[in-house]
Amino acid sequence: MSESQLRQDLVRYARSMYQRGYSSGGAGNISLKLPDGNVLATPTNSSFGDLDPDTLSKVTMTGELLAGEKASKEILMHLAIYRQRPQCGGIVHLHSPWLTALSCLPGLDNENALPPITPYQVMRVGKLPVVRYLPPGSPVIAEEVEKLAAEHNSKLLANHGPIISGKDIREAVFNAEELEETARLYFMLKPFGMNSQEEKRMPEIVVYAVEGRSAEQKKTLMVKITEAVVESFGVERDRVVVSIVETKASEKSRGGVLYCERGK
Ligand SMILES: O=C(O)[C@@H](O)C(=O)COP(=O)(O)O
Repeated sequence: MSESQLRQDLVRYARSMYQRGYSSGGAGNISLKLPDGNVLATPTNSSFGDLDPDTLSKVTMTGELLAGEKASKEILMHLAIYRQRPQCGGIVHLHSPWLTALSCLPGLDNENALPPITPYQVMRVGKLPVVRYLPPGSPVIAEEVEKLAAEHNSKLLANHGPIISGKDIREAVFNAEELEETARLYFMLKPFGMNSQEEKRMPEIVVYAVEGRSAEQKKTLMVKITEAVVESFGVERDRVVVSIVETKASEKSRGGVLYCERGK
């Protein structure tokens, strides 16, 4: 894709996010990797709603301004991520309402601020580690983000907002949207509790059997299966589900012969 098309793309995605409330005023910044190896970024104090493709900041990988207006004060944080994630072609930092609210909550799990709620979140976002609070634009934020970037696609800056990348600008925007929607779901569900994907991944064993075993026999089987799963998979006993599904001998067959007729 040409530089001119990429400039248009950045402006279009930024406007779309602005119109849907992902960014307000001069909050947030976006960047993308250009085919010549340099980086195109939103200028500092610009609004996602009215960017001009011709005045976007073009900087080298060391942050030197090549063209356009002065780059975002967070440009070092973007460059740190590009360094650590060579596969990454686009980055979005937002002050979107749900994620910013999340970033201000006390007692966050610093290794992962959001439980795995939906499979799409797990697929697009992965874990969301928290970066301790530092003033916006601080070069130390860039250093802290850089430590996490190789392993994590998304990061949550405490009392500030998310930063997330993708293989290109389109994917970075999609990932940012998924993350914001997940935070919204999190706050919606929090009062009720939620089944996390971790729990769903726990093993469930289903035993199909012909009717006729006593309750005691079935209980013994379930206990033994649970023990085997705990031992083999190393999971907590409480998370192993075993179900016995019984069928009448007149409703089950093998080789076309009903169980109730076998042995006659
Ligand atoms: O919180 C901040 O000031 C920055 O993180 C931000 O979102 C906007 O900064 P600029 O990109 O320099 O406008």
